[in-house]
Amino acid sequence: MSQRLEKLIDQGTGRESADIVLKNGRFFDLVTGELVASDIAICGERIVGTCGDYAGKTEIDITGRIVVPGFIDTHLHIESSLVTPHEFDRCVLPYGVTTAICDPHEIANVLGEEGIRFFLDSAEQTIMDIRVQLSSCVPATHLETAGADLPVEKLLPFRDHPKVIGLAEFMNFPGVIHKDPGCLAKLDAFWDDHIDGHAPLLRGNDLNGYLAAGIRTDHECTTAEEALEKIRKGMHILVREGSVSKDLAALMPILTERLSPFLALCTDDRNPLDIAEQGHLDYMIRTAIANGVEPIAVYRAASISAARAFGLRDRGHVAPGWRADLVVIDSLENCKAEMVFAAGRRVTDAIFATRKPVAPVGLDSVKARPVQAMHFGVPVSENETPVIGVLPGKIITEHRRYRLPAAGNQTGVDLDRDIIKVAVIERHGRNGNHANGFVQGFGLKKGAIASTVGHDSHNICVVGVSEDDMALAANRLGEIKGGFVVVEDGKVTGEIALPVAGLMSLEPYEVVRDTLHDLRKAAYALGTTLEEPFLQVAFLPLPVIPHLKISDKGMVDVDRFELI
Ligand SMILES: Nc1ncnc2[nH]cnc12
Ligand SMILES: [Mn+2]
Repeated sequence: MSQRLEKLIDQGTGRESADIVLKNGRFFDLVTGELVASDIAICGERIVGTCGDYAGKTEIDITGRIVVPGFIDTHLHIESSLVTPHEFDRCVLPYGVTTAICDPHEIANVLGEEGIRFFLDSAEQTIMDIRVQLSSCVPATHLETAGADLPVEKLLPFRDHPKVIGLAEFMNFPGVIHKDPGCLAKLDAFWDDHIDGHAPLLRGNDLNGYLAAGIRTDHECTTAEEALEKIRKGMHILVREGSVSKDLAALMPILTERLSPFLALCTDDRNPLDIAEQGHLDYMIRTAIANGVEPIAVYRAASISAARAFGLRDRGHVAPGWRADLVVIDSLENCKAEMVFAAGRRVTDAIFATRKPVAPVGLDSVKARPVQAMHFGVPVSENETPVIGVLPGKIITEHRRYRLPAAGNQTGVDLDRDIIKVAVIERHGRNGNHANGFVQGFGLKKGAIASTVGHDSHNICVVGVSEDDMALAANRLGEIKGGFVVVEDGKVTGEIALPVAGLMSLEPYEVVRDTLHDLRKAAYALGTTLEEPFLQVAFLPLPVIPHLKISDKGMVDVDRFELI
């Protein structure tokens, strides 16, 4: 042990050449806000020298470049990248994201503990430091059928794993406020651990009650005013920019130097196409600065503030003794990662080859029986029909009500008002539930889009104009063992297979990215006006996001937290 320390001290004092020295650059000091011209000496996993001249066994000239601490994605579901943790590592680390704190509740809702184990085994191999939080709400609520059930006794065996950071987003906020026994058992068992929150639109005394239970963060703020109330009440706000949930613009007013110690960045759900087209946390940083946010505020949120919020005491500064997670960028404003160091190792293609593979799981997770067009029928009703109102770039949906036209003895779609059908079909082989409803805002003029990604229970979710196309799309998902399918006029015009639990591909991220690009084109050909139609389909079944959703049990009034 002392040998390791002696080496660090000898390289830090300059008595011995450092393993690596970044020469002729500047680093961004997140304490003072200065750009400091300095060599940066690295020994093993640590920074050992700054603000001085150093010799190195390996010297890398970074003239004109700036060094910032590695970025930390404080809340994400790796499954939403549609690739495995190993491929996520290879896809995202080069953007400077050296730490990711994930909640594996997507795969856990399908496979239970087996899914969590797969993520922990993967996290032990990835170059990026992937931390895994224990999924607190599987199933998310009693209003849906998941593929698994994770009461507290199934979580406790994982708690002391070195890659685990407490409980993941406590989404069942009604269950907390109304003291659901299962919720209280988890909150009590993890009393001394970190507990992540998920409290969209929760305000006032209900929010106080939720916080009194020991929950510390939120990533569901969609307005600056909501975020300010939560910061005032001691929450750490994780500003989110995902493939559907895009809250950065609304929350920019709170991204200030003063509030930056209580802020972090996250993506929640971001797919490889958006990562390729825009970037990852680097995209959030450059967008924030381009819109007037001070660099020190957003770089703190991306690193030191995030590290402190999650108890990662070894990282977040460019300073001696801190973890050598470093991003060499072209400028603070452009934030283009030109070199990345993860725990002192330079990130190159070769480094990913040093990881051991982890066998995929859940390769036969779609157990739904084939359906027919008639299964999507909705009887005529004299009353107004509840219609889910989809909002572009949001997973919050409105609870709308319309009188819909009759088609024979059935309630029909109404393309003039952009109202089409939606259905959720249970796919875990537990009860064969099939619920039908209506949704407005997809812009579809024909065809159907189906998905086995259906947050968070991941039943089949399908939207469509034609019941025949909806049936074809849903059945095709069973044939490809899960994924997304687009159907137009009786033909499959686009699909991506996600055979790992019906959520992730076995292909490299480049293949998934390119397939998604073609898939989006097939969806646009149906007339959709949404930028990211697949994830917007995937969020329709999530009954912990206001206001109206649909599960395999039926339409869910989220505000009243009941089936209607
Ligand atoms: N995948 C997810 N699960 C639960 N809540 C979310 N909010 C945004 N994405 C989510
Ligand atoms: Mn959430």
